[in-house]
Amino acid sequence: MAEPESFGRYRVLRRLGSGAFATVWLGHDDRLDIPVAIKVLAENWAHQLDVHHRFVEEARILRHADSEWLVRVHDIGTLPDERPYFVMTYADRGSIADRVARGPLPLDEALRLLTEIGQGVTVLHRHGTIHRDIKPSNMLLQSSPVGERVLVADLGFAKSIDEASGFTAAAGTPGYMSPEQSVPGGDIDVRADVYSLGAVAYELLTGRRPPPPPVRMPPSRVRAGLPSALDELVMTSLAENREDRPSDATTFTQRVRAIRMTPDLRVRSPWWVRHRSVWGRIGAALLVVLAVLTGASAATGTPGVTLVGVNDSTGTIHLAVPLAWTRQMQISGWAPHELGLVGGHEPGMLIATDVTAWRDPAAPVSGVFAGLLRTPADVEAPSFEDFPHFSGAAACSGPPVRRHFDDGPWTGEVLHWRGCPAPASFTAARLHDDGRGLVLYLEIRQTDDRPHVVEQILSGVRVTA
Ligand SMILES: Nc1ncnc2c1ncn2[C@@H]1O[C@H](COP(=O)(O)OP(=O)(O)OP(=O)(O)O)[C@@H](O)[C@H]1O
Repeated sequence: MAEPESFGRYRVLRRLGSGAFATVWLGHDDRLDIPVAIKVLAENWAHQLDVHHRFVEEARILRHADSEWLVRVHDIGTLPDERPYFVMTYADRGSIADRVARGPLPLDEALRLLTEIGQGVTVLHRHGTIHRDIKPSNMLLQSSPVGERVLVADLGFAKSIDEASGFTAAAGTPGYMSPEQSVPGGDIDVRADVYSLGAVAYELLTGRRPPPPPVRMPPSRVRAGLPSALDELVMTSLAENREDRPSDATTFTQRVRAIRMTPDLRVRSPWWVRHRSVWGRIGAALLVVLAVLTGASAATGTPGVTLVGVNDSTGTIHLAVPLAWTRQMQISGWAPHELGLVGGHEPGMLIATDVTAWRDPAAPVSGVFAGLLRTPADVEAPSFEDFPHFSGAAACSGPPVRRHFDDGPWTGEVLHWRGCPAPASFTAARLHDDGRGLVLYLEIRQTDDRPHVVEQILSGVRVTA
């Protein structure tokens, strides 16, 4: 469809996307001065009465439910060619599908999003509606004064609970839809949505859709360290027999909330994830500055790899890292005491293609972490085994190659794993400079195994202390 100038009084800015039945446009309401999203029924479906009816029904349900957790409908109209359109809240931050495409989410973020999705679906269930197409691409995100909020959208398959208990045509999206939804004529109830909530939870936590039912592999088998209560909630929601699932979205959401409130949950989030928003901002700003400052130091010691110099925020640690890895940086330090080691807040940095996925052994991330420890003369420096490392190596096959490292003031040991599923290799190094009482702990992950890159990073380490 060519870009129209307006729909009714709404000025069209650009196309946001098209689904099976409709196209959604970004528009502007000049009278109220707000951006809006306008959903227009596709031309090829305009004369199908049932599709036409369902389209208008979607707008009505959203308007009647009128909730802060759902996309809100402000207006409805008809084009000169008789096609209906409706005007709704513009979700300016894309969808949860965009978010999860970058890999599994930090645990706390996944639980927050699940709580909000659950609230939206709860509103629908209380309103007597089954969504029937809950999936990450239908869960939109909108900026809010405190960050962002989830808006449940796309009720194109929604059905009233009363009607759904009779004959129901098969509808939904494979991978997210309950087994009973794929049987034409099967009766469904709100527990079909609970199955889809479980499928969305599985994907947010692991970065992958669950396998087709019956699902036997709990999320913790893909992502180690998840609370057992969360595993149980996801697996019961994905139960083949709906009698075994949480009874509705309210129960599902309450259980997510309870898990989120578990006292030790925060401890599980790595330090760089907890501080990532601030660090992301600092990192992004410093990356630009550093890229300019160290542009002259860009080098290509390994064929095809451009290295750039990056400093932590205190200017203590200097690393030479492949330019391609500097997509995200957290450079404002680390907290060794949180890992049971001596030291308060110390210089440290994480430079990676995706910092949030750094602790996920299956994520295809390349990057380097460096954390400094300054040990007083009377305190014994932690040994290699004291570091809670090797989590990145959890999925690598076989034992690591262990070797001695000696370069300039630094001596130490390096462990190198190959045969890792997503990152091809994982390296952990403990270097020490006894003259200055310094220990530097490093982790290097590569999606392709290039030993020269590891060598260059290790020999390029500089610490000004
Ligand atoms: N309120 C909104 N604000 C911003 N973007 C929206 C909004 N509603 C829909 N979109 C975007 O418009 C596109 C089309 O949405 P639509 O609901 O028609 O189809 P879909 O969900 O992509 O596919 P299908 O309906 O076939 O499953 C999607 O990319 C969606 O993210």
